[in-house]
Amino acid sequence: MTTNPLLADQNGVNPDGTNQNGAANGSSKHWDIFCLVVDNYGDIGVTWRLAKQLANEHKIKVNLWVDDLNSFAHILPELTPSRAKQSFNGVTIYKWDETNLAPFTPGSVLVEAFACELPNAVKDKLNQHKQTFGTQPVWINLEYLCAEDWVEGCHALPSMQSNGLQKWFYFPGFTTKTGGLICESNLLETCEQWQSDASNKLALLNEFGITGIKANDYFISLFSYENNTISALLNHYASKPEQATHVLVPQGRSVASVEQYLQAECGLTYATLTLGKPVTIGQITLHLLPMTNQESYDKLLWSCDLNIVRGEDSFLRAQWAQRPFIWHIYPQDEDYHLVKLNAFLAHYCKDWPQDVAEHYVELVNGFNVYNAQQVACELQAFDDQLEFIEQMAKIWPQSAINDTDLVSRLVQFVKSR
Ligand SMILES: Cc1cn([C@H]2C[C@H](O)[C@@H](COP(=O)(O)OP(=O)(O)O[C@H]3O[C@@H](C)[C@H](O)[C@@H](O)[C@H]3O)O2)c(=O)[nH]c1=O
Repeated sequence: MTTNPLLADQNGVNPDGTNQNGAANGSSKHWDIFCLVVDNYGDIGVTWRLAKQLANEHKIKVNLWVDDLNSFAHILPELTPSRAKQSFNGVTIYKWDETNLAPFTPGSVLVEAFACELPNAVKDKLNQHKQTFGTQPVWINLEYLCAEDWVEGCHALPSMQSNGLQKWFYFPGFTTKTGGLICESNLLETCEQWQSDASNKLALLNEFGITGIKANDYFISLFSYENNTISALLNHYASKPEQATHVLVPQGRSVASVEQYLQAECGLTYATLTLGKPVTIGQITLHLLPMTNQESYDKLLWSCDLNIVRGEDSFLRAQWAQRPFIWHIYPQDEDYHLVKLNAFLAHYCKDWPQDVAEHYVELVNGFNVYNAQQVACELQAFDDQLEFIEQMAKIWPQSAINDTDLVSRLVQFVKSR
């Protein structure tokens, strides 16, 4: 990568954290990001967004090392899981396994996503580099997103490793004292433009093979984990007079819960949701969708009136869609996820009238503690307060981002080390 001197700051530091000589002190200027897929798509989803934004907006050469390319291919269908090295969106993607680490050389930054343990071969090269040149890449442990208060106290703390190398904790978050939230620079405007013209939504649905619908029908995307309250949700919209609702279900873990509903409603012992074969029950039509890349998934969120999301990345993208959403948070031991859920809701609803906030909090909690009765009851209140909740969803992103997004903060953080 050639360095554009116009991109260097007053101290001669480039956006990738190196100085204008680039490869000084034996360092190459690139960034490495290591991602271990624990399960599902969130770990790779977040790191893929991070890598793309670093490459596209900050012109940084990024190597993304991923252990499970099969999972990655679900959200990047163009990827060939058997290939050891390939490039998309300006990012070089490496299959991370012990036999394929030879191309690794220390760059200016190394991001270890979600405390994934770096392989010994990589640590050895970091050590050698330190001994030879006296420097090391800025080594970042990127943590999971969390809205709890303690995050501010832990963000940006150094951690000296036993081998003498320094690592930094980087915590994403919703306040200025945290690492911020991943959000591309023109994302909110692009979303608003998309939403201002209903033909965009119809064209997207057409691409999914969904035709013959009215733009002013109600649209729900459903991308959760298995959840028995989905029946209550579907029942609610199926029996809503004068409103046709389309429920768009990407292939995955929600489907089993939708099929349970179908079986109960249709009185069948076996009922499936199949691609290209929508099922209508009362006022709702259920559509199964294939998984797409992240850009199309974002557009799906922008197109819907209500988004049911999960994990970390779809949760954040639903916020950037500026539409109401219900978050099915990733379940954790001892129900710790409920603490995290309510820490977020406290931020999200902080400027809402108390009664509206209470009902919304009850709705989302009901969905997460699998209380179907609570969900059914709170959806009535949700409908009554929908206009207000929609307005708040539009205002929220600016307040969530605070001064700037995660990638811009991270680049600044690296410069200051
Ligand atoms: C439905 C759909 C999703 N996606 C993407 C959006 C997201 O990047 C990704 C889904 O990731 P998430 O929403 O984060 O949920 P998730 O449940 O898939 O992932 C995670 O949740 C974390 C909290 C856990 O700690 C992780 O271990 C991980 O499992 O899939 C597409 O690209 N195309 C699609 O069609």
